[in-house]
Amino acid sequence: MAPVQYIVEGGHRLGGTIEPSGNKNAALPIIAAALLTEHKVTLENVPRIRDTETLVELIRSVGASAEWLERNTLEIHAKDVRAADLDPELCARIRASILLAGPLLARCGEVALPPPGGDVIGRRRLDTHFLAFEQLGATVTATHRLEFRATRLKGADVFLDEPSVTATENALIAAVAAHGTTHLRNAASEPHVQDLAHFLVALGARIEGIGTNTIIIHGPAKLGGARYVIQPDHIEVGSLIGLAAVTRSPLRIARAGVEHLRSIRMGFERLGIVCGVEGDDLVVPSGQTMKIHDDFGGHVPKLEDQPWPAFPADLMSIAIVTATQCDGVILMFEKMFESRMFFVDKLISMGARIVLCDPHRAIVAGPSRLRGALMTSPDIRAGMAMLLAAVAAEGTSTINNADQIERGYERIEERLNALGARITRVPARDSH
Ligand SMILES: CC(=O)N[C@H]1[C@@H](OP(=O)(O)OP(=O)(O)OC[C@H]2O[C@@H](n3ccc(=O)[nH]c3=O)[C@H](O)[C@@H]2O)O[C@H](CO)[C@@H](O)[C@@H]1O
Ligand SMILES: C=C(OP(=O)(O)O)C(=O)O
Repeated sequence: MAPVQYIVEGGHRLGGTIEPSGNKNAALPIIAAALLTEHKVTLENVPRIRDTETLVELIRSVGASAEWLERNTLEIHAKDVRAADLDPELCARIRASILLAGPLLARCGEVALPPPGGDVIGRRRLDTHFLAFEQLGATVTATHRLEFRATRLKGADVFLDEPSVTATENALIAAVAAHGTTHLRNAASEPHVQDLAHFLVALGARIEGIGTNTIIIHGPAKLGGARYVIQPDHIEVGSLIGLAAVTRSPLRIARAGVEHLRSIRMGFERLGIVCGVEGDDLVVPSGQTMKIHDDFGGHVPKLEDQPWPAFPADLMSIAIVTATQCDGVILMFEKMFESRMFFVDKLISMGARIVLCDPHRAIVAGPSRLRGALMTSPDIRAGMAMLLAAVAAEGTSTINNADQIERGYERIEERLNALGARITRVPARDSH
């Protein structure tokens, strides 16, 4: 894909209604899990983004047929699959290539995967994946390739060493095919993990404890086909709340999946941004106080990320840019990734008042006026945070490496322009 640049004319108020795409991090494990069944699967509301397109290419390369019936409807038929050599370049493009391990191990008894890619936001360990596969009866060899082998996967009582999202997903997929009952303890429970579990149930799997940190899977399941709708992307909804706030604009986020927004709304409420709920729509009114809530006694408050159901790591960059426009001081504490906060130097050069204390903590004092700047997107969420800053800033900004943003957000410039933003998408002219 050719590199892309966004030229953003900032300072315009937005307004209107926008609908979030399907959840990227649900679509990816669900596309991978479609390899578990020999029957046809139709997925609706699949975000048509670089990550899903890459995974579709990968599943085709192992013998599955995958056709886009409509822009966001994908039909997958994995009648025959083979654990053929997977393209290292494609695997390195996305973190989710590791999610092929579970289904291919279950279907073929072995798989060798080149290392996965994904956002460069700090060390991304795979140990929890290995731990789970080994306890389910597989042997794992990790050299320049990751090799998994199992003549017969067997149910087990597995305690994950941390609630890793993709490790939980891989283990869940493998456990559906394993003989006997699996208890997955200390499991991740993010909305995308729940969505994957519901998809597996739609195929015929027997799973209890969906949405909790102990998932019980009774295998092996006789799987059929299914038609399944991917849930809305709560991270995109959070990004849109941030967009409304920094541009002081009223936005209605239609079909927002409000049941999964509690911790996200609570995080923004700490920044003085209160959303209303109307049916399944989330309404962000203009005229927010944007006043950071001090802790009791006037102490400096903190917003930190944690595994679900707490405030998600993937919204930390968005929360930081939002806080620059709020009145007060807050400590932003990113606990999961050690490189996700480095992008704040760009916000600082735009006029934000931020002290990066260490790789995990930044103090934001607001509000500050942002000026347009030249930026480069290091990862999906920092890129989206830069886009929010650019839309809110006075003057024109250029965001290089905007294809990173498009890994996670579908047609974002077109959809934000429909709300009144002025973003021009052009082929990249330089790489600064
Ligand atoms: C394709 C996909 O779904 N990617 C998501 C998935 O990545 P991914 O599954 O790779 O992330 P993990 O859940 O494995 O862990 C993320 C990081 O957090 C650390 N960690 C995790 C749990 C914990 O209790 N303590 C802790 O420190 C891990 O060591 C790791 O460094 O989950 C991440 C965490 O929500 C998200 O940022 C990614 O967008
Ligand atoms: C980190 C992310 O994605 P990935 O795990 O695919 O790199 C993200 O969605 O913010």
